[in-house]
Amino acid sequence: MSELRVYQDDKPEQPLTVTCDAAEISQQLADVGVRFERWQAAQPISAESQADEILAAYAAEIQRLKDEQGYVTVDTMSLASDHPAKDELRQKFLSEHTHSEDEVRFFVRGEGIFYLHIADKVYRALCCKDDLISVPANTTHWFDMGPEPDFTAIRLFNNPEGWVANYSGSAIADQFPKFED
Ligand SMILES: CSCCC(=O)/C(O)=C/O
Ligand SMILES: [Fe+2]
Ligand code: NI
Repeated sequence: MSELRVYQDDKPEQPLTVTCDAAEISQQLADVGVRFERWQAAQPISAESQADEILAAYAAEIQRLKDEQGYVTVDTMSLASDHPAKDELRQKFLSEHTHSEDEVRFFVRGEGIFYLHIADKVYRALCCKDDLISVPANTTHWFDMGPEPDFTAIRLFNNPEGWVANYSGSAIADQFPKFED
């Protein structure tokens, strides 16, 4: 189930607010410029569905975002707990960074936690199946897929080169509760 916890960025031990209500999550994130939506597939897909089937099932929503925001490339990213580099991949996202473009991710299956460091708050957004999140360009954030990742996400990009991260060098991500905490 989707969940949003909001923290003072220097008090990681105690959230200021917690909600699992999708409409409330959407509003709280919209208030800080982050898009959060729940999508429904136009046709059934399974855990075995391949990228083309997945992209076809969500073609209408993908096209809407492309038309609205000008995203030029879309792909899918899947990770399972038997991936030999799962620990390295987890760490790659687990340090505060920014991107020069929006970070747009839709969870086809599985879940992951986005930590958005905006002003003096950290918004810990647990995204699960059917959640779409769009983090504006240059927003400091990090992402935790957990120790046993098992997700498939659709990714939309402005930058044809795909994923490029600018690490802030901050250790803030080490202070906050991890996926398994
Ligand atoms: C769910 S896709 C992997 C996360 C990602 O692309 C990113 O930049 C996290 O900050
Ligand atoms: Fe990122
Ligand atoms: Ni801060």
